[in-house]
Amino acid sequence: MDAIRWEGNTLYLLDQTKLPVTEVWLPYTDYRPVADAIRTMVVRGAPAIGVAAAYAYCLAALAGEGLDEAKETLAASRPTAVNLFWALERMERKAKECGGAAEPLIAEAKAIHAEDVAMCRAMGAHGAAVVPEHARILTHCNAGALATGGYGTALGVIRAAHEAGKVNMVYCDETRPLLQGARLTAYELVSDHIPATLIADNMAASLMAKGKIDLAVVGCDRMAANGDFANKIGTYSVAVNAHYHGIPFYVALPCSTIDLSLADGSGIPIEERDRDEVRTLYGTRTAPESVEVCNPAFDVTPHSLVTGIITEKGVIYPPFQENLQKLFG
Ligand SMILES: CSC[C@H]1O[C@H](OP(=O)(O)O)[C@H](O)[C@@H]1O
Repeated sequence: MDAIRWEGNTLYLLDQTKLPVTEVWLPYTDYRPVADAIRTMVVRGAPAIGVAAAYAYCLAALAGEGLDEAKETLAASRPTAVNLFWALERMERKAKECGGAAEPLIAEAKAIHAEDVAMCRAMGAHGAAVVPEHARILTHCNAGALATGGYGTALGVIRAAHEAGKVNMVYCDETRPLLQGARLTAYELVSDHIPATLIADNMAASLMAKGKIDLAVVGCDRMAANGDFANKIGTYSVAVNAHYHGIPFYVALPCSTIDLSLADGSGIPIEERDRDEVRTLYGTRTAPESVEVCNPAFDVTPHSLVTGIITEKGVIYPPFQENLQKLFG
């Protein structure tokens, strides 16, 4: 399963706002609508928006347009996932090296894409080792093939554990307000014949209290140097409830999601999204039009609630500040 393709100097994005009902691939030959696609979550997920932005940068080069302006436009699409900025800075370095020539830039974007899939598979292998036999796993939002270049981070761990015969059940939070869990994670798990049970977000704690959950694993949009991390809103609740119930809580991410420039999670920019994402559900109004709304797309989980950090280089345990730094030599 994938969400991003590059064919014939055209970027194709699977429109994730239409899943799971219809699979619609949208073509892009201009970088500007790709920025809109990131903003409107046609493509979403930290690594996936980095890969999409890298290809969009190539579209600007192919059109002979200003690469600085392209980078600025793409970087302004969403503020939290550091992979977006990491990918654009890597493309800018390549552009300086090759004088902005399209072909080397396309090769670089393809390398970013392929490396992301490889990192997800490595993460999956490392993560599967911490999953117990007959595991009943809770996950939140979508950190799967649709959120990455392919295979997934948290879902990559689940895929690898399933391949090792270790998965009894995956409980996926529907993940309000945009239902990435219901629409995307359940779609991925059902497509891969991995046992899945969809739950409303507010059911997770009672499942833990009943002893139904053995481990939780989630994705990440940005991690600070001390291991505090931002992920989809509701992740903090999962972490607090897992901690209370003594359930191992893991976060899976590529090293490109770690932002060592931030000492702790207080510096992570949290995207505030449109209020109607909470007041409506697929175009149907579910709350008074005039009611005030708070709609942060992410929350920050303190490293003190994290059991381990699953990366493509291995599983990192506390002390996170010291052990994360070692990942970067
Ligand atoms: C593999 S990172 C996926 C990460 O991104 C999601 O956010 P969004 O759907 O708003 O892009 C969510 O936080 C996932 O954990």
